[in-house]
Amino acid sequence: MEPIIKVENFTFYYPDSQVPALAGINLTVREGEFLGLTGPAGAGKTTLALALNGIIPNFQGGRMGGRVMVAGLDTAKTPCARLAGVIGSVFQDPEAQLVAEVVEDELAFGLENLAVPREEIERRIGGALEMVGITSLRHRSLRELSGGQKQKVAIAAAVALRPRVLVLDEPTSELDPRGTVEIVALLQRLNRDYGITILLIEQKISVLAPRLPRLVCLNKGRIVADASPRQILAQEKLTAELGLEVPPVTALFRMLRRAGVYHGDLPLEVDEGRRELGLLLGHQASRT
Ligand SMILES: Nc1ncnc2c1ncn2[C@@H]1O[C@H](COP(=O)(O)OP(=O)(O)OP(=O)(O)O)[C@@H](O)[C@H]1O
Repeated sequence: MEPIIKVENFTFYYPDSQVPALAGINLTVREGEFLGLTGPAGAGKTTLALALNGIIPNFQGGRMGGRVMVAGLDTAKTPCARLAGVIGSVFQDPEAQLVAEVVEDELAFGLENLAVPREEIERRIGGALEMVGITSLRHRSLRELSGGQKQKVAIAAAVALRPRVLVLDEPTSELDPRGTVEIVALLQRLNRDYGITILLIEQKISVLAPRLPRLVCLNKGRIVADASPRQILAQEKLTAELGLEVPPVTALFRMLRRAGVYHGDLPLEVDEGRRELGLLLGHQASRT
């Protein structure tokens, strides 16, 4: 089956820049995947998100090479309105992307822009609110909502357009740890229950790492790793170079490994670490 995202040798220079923001990017994503994209500030994560939804190069000058295909559409040659029905985007700051006063109007906005008939709009609003689990917020004013609730409204507005892919650019950066876990769980549900392909850009990978099968790392405009979080977090040099957040339990087991007392897979979560530690102590006790 044709991959849902296929980035081929993509290079992009912002106007007047001599240094490419992205260089020689090759990335293939199958429909239904949930992958993380991480890397330090300035690595090119947002630029890649903008290339996927066609804002680059359609609304942002600059020079590009290679191509970006989403659901068989070349994003540089496809009108953004057509792409909006295929790929949805959610950004860091919910305030900056919400335009309406009331939740249901926010969801209606994108649908009206795509000239969806009124009855269908009603159905889609109800459906999207239910998918995201915020039906009770339908008539609420956006101003009264918490940051996490606003971000859910932004996700529901994207989902209402029935995209096959959702790209989220650091959607939890303004949220506390509880809000972060909630949003990640919601995205997992949208992926699992509705088959939406998710590309989640995130610097806080401690929360994400145990929940993601695949993590792509960008640095200075290039992909420097594409593997499972466990494989990536095992590479001490790479994580140091990228300044990646290593979960404390993983850091502890790295130390045990360096000391030669642990040889198994690195745990990414506390429960996993506790289990491994139990096994390790049992093993040590049986030897003494
Ligand atoms: N509008 C712009 N004009 C010129 N250069 C830009 C523009 N936006 C980003 N850049 C540059 O492109 C490179 C990649 O930036 P980008 O925002 O994609 O990185 P990022 O990984 O998303 O970083 P952050 O985590 O800080 O959002 C950086 O060197 C940045 O300075």
